[in-house]
Amino acid sequence: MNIALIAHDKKKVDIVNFSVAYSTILKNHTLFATGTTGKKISEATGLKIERFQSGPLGGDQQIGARIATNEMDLVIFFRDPLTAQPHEPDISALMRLCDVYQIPLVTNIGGAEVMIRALDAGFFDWRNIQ
Ligand SMILES: O=C(CO)COP(=O)(O)O
Repeated sequence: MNIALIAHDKKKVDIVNFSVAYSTILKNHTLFATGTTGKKISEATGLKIERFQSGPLGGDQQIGARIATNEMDLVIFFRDPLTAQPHEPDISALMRLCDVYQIPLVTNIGGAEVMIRALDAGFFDWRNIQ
């Protein structure tokens, strides 16, 4: 599966800890991330990650484009709901495209815990038969 990993600044520690905890599952998949998120995860885990631009510089839009071309199977996006983001329209657009294309999206660590276990249990096989 193709998985996008994204986190706002105040959630970077959470996504790094999440990626370390689940690196044995994540390593079996093709990973993508926005710029700074990807750098921090790969430094902490050694996982191979294709990095896009940083979010405020277009990274969310690049991931959105992959969704529009059916090249993303899961989006794990640890959003910061308490800090205004300069690129809020890009964030909304990315989430909108997940809904347009019915791509599983989780926006916090609670959802991500469930989703990654579901992925490992084979619950994403429906993505292969579309
Ligand atoms: O801003 C982001 C998502 O909206 C994340 O971007 P970075 O991973 O480059 O910090």
